[in-house]
Amino acid sequence: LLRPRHVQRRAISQKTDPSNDEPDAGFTLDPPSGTRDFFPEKMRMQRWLFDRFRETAQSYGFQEYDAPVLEHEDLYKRKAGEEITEQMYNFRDKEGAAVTLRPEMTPSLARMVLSLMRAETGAIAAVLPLKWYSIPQCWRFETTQRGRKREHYQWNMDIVGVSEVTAEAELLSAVVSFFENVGITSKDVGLRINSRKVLGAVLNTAGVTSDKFAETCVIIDKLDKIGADAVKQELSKQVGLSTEVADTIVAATGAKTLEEFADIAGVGESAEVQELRRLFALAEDYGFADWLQFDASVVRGLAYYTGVVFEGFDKAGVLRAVCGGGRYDKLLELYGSKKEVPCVGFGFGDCVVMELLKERGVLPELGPNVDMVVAAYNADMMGKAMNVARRLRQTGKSVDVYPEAARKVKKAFRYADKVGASRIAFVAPDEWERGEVRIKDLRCAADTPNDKKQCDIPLDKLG
Ligand SMILES: Nc1ccc(Br)nc1
Repeated sequence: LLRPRHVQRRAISQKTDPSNDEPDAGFTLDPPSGTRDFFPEKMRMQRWLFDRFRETAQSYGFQEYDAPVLEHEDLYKRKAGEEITEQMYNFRDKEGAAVTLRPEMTPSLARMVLSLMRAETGAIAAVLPLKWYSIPQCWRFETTQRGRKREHYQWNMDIVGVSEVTAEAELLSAVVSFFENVGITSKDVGLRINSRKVLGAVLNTAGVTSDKFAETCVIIDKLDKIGADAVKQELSKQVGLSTEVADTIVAATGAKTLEEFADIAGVGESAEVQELRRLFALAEDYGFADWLQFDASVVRGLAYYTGVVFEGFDKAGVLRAVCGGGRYDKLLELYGSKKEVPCVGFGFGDCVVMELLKERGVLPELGPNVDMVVAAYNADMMGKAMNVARRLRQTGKSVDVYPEAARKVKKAFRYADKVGASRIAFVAPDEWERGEVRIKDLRCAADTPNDKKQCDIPLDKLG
């Protein structure tokens, strides 16, 4: 009875129907709730996606880093009511340490950069500005009834040590380059841009003290999910804002242009507004401005953003945000830095972008492939066939040794087709006597004459 119902059913069927050869492992064969197995076909697609992430990051001069999937729970102790910190996969380890599966990568990055600063004074100056990327698996303990996933892989790109919006321009350009590399255009995806600094001016004007800023942004970020009235409720109840102030804030997020937003904020051509204008001007010169649009409602849900924030969205309006990011200039001070270290970054989940690419029909066909299958004509030739495989691998070829004596050549051909081989090498007594191996091309056109489809190659010419 301790076993899940579907395992119980299987156990019963096993007993009542001996012909049923389904495995009865006595436990579920599915991975833990909210997690995924990547069988080879899905792994090839995941590898293809990660290769596109890496290709883009490296084309921008970013260096890859990594950190433990297990992190100190304290790293995420933020009191701003973020979903991400309320859904941590946290626990006490066997030494009683408060740890968690990381819900995001940015705090680990901040911790690593700070460790460089601690290493020796001045060392960090030699490292900054740094441009790092990673594709970490991140976790959340989502309540199962929502049936949502508890893990995803999130491409992170961060620039540390650049206070100018040139950093934002670089990161936005990298997002655009990724999409262009996989066949997505600005007709499919747009990037909504805003600045929490401009929003901060609205909040200051409205009398919101800076200690309430992060919490206010986290609540405003829920607009799409819970609606204006619920947001105003939370602003009043949790942040203590008056109805008028809450109305002003929600109204400001509805501004259609930067000018309108600035007017509501009463900030006019302030430094914050000029900084955002400069970002749009850089994007124009850079050549990707057609991907961008100002959107006063974008604040993103992470407490630590302090400036420009952005998110990639599906213009068909079907999918939730594809990626998101922003500037977070105060995070390292929060972790103990003695001075401000400007940072900007984005996160890009593997699931939503896969749905987008599938929906837009731009995913590649990725079958298994190997350069050659080597087949032994009979059991006596198996050792020779393995030696041929070794010689071919030493020339850099990928080689799959057909595991049975290939008396039934058809079976060997079927196997070669299944594993996506380009050529098949038959190791048979007659050719072996002559010091040769018969190679057949499996990729040539059907009407290719036989003498072009195959040839006998001397052993010392293999490769
Ligand atoms: N932060 C986070 C972690 C895991 C998933 Br799935 N989604 C969001």
